[in-house]
Amino acid sequence: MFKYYILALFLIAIDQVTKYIVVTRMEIGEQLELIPNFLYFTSHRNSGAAWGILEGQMWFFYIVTIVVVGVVIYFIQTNRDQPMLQLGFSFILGGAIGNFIDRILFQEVVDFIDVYIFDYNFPIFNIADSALTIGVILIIILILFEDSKGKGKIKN
Ligand SMILES: CCC[C@@H]1OC(=O)[C@@H](C)C[C@H](C)CCCCC(=O)CCC[C@@H](CC)/C=C/C=C(\COC)CC[C@@H](O)[C@@H](O)C[C@H](O)CNC1=O
Repeated sequence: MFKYYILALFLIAIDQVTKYIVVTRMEIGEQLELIPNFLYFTSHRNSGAAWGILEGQMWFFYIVTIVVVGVVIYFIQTNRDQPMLQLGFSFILGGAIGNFIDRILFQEVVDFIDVYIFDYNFPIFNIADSALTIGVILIIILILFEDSKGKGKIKN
């Protein structure tokens, strides 16, 4: 059971260490080419959510994040027989707290993973966003899979 919280802590640690390196080693706007035309590290700050929406609305982000953390902990506790589902929720937990720490400390989020998919420059994101997105996608797949099996064992 606690391994899901330890996983979330591990994700938070990786997220915060990578952000610390970006903040201390790179100027804002500085870019490191990792894979030409595909993957760069670009030091960026975002005071909003995905795509910079709701810029500066910190109280909204605090409230939503606290609600997300509460709901995720509840689901981790009530789905003990669904380890994959708990895994998805621990990814969301780690990601949400990772960005929450930035918002509390700096009122903005440190982003650095800059991906160009074909010629579309995807918004610059970070490890916390990746964990959140992986967690969301995993849970969606599990829910679809459960529904197709018709059992609907997910408790809520
Ligand atoms: C990933 C959730 C965003 C994350 O939400 C959080 O913190 C949560 C815990 C709290 C928010 C206040 C509430 C969620 C708003 C939902 C949302 O926004 C729709 C999301 C769709 C998503 C599919 C799930 C697409 C993907 C996007 C991106 C991530 O691609 C990997 C681009 C990220 C860049 O714009 C980067 O600048 C963002 C910056 O780092 C701050 N991050 C956040 O606000």
